[in-house]
Order: sequence, then structure tokens, then C-alpha cells
Amino acid sequence: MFGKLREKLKGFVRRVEENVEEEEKKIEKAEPEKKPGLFERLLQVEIKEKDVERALEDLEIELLEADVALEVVDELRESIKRKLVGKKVKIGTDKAKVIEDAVKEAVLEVLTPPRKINLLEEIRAKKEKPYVIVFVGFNGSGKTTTIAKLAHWLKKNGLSVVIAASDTFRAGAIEQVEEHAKRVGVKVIKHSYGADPAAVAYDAIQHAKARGIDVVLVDTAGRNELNRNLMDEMKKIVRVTKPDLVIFVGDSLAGNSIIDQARQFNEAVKIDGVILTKLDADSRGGAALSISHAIGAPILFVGVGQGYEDLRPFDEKWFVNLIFGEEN
Ligand SMILES: Nc1nc2c(ncn2[C@@H]2O[C@H](COP(=O)(O)OP(=O)(O)OP(=O)(O)O)[C@@H](O)[C@H]2O)c(=O)[nH]1
Repeated sequence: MFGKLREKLKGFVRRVEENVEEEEKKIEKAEPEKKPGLFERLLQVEIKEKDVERALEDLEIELLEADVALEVVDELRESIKRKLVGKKVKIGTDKAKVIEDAVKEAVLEVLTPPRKINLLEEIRAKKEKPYVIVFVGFNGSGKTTTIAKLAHWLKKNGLSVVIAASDTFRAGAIEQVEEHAKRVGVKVIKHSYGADPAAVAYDAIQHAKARGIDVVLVDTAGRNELNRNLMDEMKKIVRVTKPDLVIFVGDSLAGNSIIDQARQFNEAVKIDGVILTKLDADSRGGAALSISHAIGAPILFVGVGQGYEDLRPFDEKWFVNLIFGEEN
């Protein structure tokens, strides 16, 4: 996971370290009489703007190549600069660590959403059952698989779940969700193809209300902003179901374009949270790094494989440790 991102960020740390080491050598070589404040200068070396500027320019290009969104690259650049320039490092100490810590902190800041959601707590705290989650996204982003994974996870956490087969548009979609649901032991509420998806979701909510089921997961058809009718239909599903949460499911392999997708969906129906799929196959990591910052909604889970267990609650510290090689 994220091999490219790791390589770029570590490369940056190395380049700045080399520059600072050069400075250090200059201080050590200088004649004592040419050195004002010799004692402090000998003890520490200050990281100068020129030590980071060139390395930052290279990093900027590399991050863009790794599909990090432009605004996130700018944010990282400024943040790293703020943290490093003027910093004094004791001679003989581990400079790489000081630089890496600053980069880690900057990445963590960019990853930390303005708002966090503890899904289990929210579901349990809701007085009137059910808690309704609508899933939206492009075709093939992994929505249906993700819904099955989440149903499995919710069940494991002691919650009851029903799925609304609200993709009445794509041939085979209802059978597909039924198959997944059967495997994870969850009931599906369905109508026939061509039926109103909002009506299917509404029925699923009534079903859950009548039986005291905790959560309704609404599977919707994959769509994009060019499908005007489908986008309007999605707005109707949200209007009718008044969901507690709208989750955008995005394929992390789609790279930078996933950010535009998320923005379009966020404009149409407000996105409350994100699930990124296929992280197991994502070497670039740019989408994961950028999406929360771009739409102001937290990443709730990440998909890390095709099995039902392969859904991991997202935590930015985990992501940072993964990038900096402290966890696999
Ligand atoms: N490797 C990997 N594959 C995944 C992951 N999540 C989903 N997939 C695969 O992605 C493919 C598409 O998933 P679906 O769930 O069918 O996609 P969908 O978004 O429901 O498709 P539409 O109904 O067209 O919107 C399937 O082959 C899934 O097994 C993941 O986290 N990792």
C-alpha cells in the first residue's frame, strides 16, 4: 500500500537531511575566529529556507504524480516549511528524525477531518430506530461489496441490519446485492427493476421500524454527474429517506479523479463520510491523502481486499504509520 507516497516523502526527508548535514560540516570546518557565537553554533545547526526550498519543489511535483490533490500539495508544502525553516537541530543528533517528524505532523494535519464520526456510538445513541445510511458513488467503485462488508461489521458489533436494494437500474444489481447479503446473513428489501429506488428505501425503513432493526443500508445505482436523471434520482432518495449518513464510496485506484467525483456528489447531496475501496492495490495513496481535506468529510473506513472482513475503520495515525513504515 502507498509505496509511491512512502518513497516520495522519505526521499524528501533524505534530501533535506543531506542539505542540513552540509551546513553542519561547514560549521565544523570554519575557523574559530570567523564564528560569532561559536559555542551555540557548535551546538546546533539551523534549518534554512534554502535547505528545504529545493527539496520542496521536487516533492511538490512528486506528490502531484502520486495523485495528491493540488490544494493538499500546497497545504503540505506550506506546513512542512513552517515546521522546518528556522528549526535548530543539535549537532550530532538524528536529523532525519526531526525532519520526518515535521513531515508526519504535516500529513497528519491534512488527514485530520474537521469533524469525526464514531459510527457505532451514533447508531447506538439514536433514540428512534433505524439509523439510515445511503451509499452513493460511481459505477464499479465497490459500493455493493462495501455494503456487505459493513453489514458484516455491524452484525459483529451486535447490531441488526437490513439492506435496501435501491439500485433498480443496473441489470443484475438486485441479484448481486442479494447474493452478498445471503452470505453475510442479512435480509434485503427489494422491488423489481425500474421501480422507484426511493420507494424501495422507504419500504426498507418501514420494515426496520416494524421489527426494531438498528440499521438500514441503502444500496444505490452507480452514477456520475453526466447522468442528470440519476443524479436527480439520488437527491430524491436522500429527500425521502432523510438519512442519518450519506456515504460516498470511492475507488482509490481512480486517483485524482476521485476528488472531483466526491466534490460533485457533495454538491448534489451533502456527503457526511467516505469509504475508500481497493486500498490494498493502491500504490500511490494520493486519493486517501486528499479526499477528506477536499470535501471536509472524514474517511470512515477503507476497503483492503475482497473478503467481508477486509474493511478497516480508518484512523489517520494508522495511515501515517503505514507511510512511514512503522506498520504493514
Ligand atoms: N481488491 C479490492 N477489491 C475490491 C474492494 N472493494 C470492492 N472490490 C471489488 O471491486 C469490484 C466492484 O465492486 P462492486 O461492489 O460490484 O461495485 P459497485 O460500486 O456496487 O458497482 P455498481 O453497482 O456498478 O455501482 C468487485 O470485483 C469487488 O470485489 C477492495 O477493498 N479491494
